[in-house]
Amino acid sequence: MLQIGVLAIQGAFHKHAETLKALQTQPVIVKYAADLTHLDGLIIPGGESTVITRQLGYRLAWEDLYTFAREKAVFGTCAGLIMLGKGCTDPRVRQLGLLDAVIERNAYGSQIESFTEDVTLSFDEHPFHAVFIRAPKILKVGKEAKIVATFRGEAVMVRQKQLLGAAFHPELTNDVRVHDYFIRHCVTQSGK
Ligand SMILES: NC(=O)CC[C@H](N)C(=O)O
Repeated sequence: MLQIGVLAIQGAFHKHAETLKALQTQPVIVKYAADLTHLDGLIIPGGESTVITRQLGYRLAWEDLYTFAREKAVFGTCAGLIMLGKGCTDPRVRQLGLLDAVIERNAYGSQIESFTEDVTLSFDEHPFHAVFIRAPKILKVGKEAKIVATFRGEAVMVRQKQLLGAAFHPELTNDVRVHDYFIRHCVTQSGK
């Protein structure tokens, strides 16, 4: 069975774990660097990228995440997307710089301007009802990355080889298609 970690620094990590379980994979709550050892993939949940940046180094270092994400499948949602990206409008965030995309934090407004809207997926004909919470905007998608979901014509999910980043929260809906898409990348990347 595939083992997929969920970084448990902040955010809705239990919701991701429930979805992973429903899709017949084994979720692993990741708090320490050693928890990454046998994983086939990792989800970096939403939260606040500035807080995640500050928290890294206590139990798990930035370098541990970086080393993992260079080789294995990683899905960053919302703040997780910001962490994976390369270029951010907020210098307080120490990004991993592996996903070729420039990100603006809180670009759709503050908490009360959070919303749900349909987004278009490149890998499925039916729209995905997505939850955006203090969501970031993908300002620029570099040559290395591919847009896999759009909202009003703008990129809201991008993929680059083993890396996937979404500006929304797929774990907060009952629709498992985005997690399923990520799991398929974990299978390809791990060769299982
Ligand atoms: N829901 C979220 O993860 C919001 C992201 C958050 N605004 C950040 O900048 O990190």
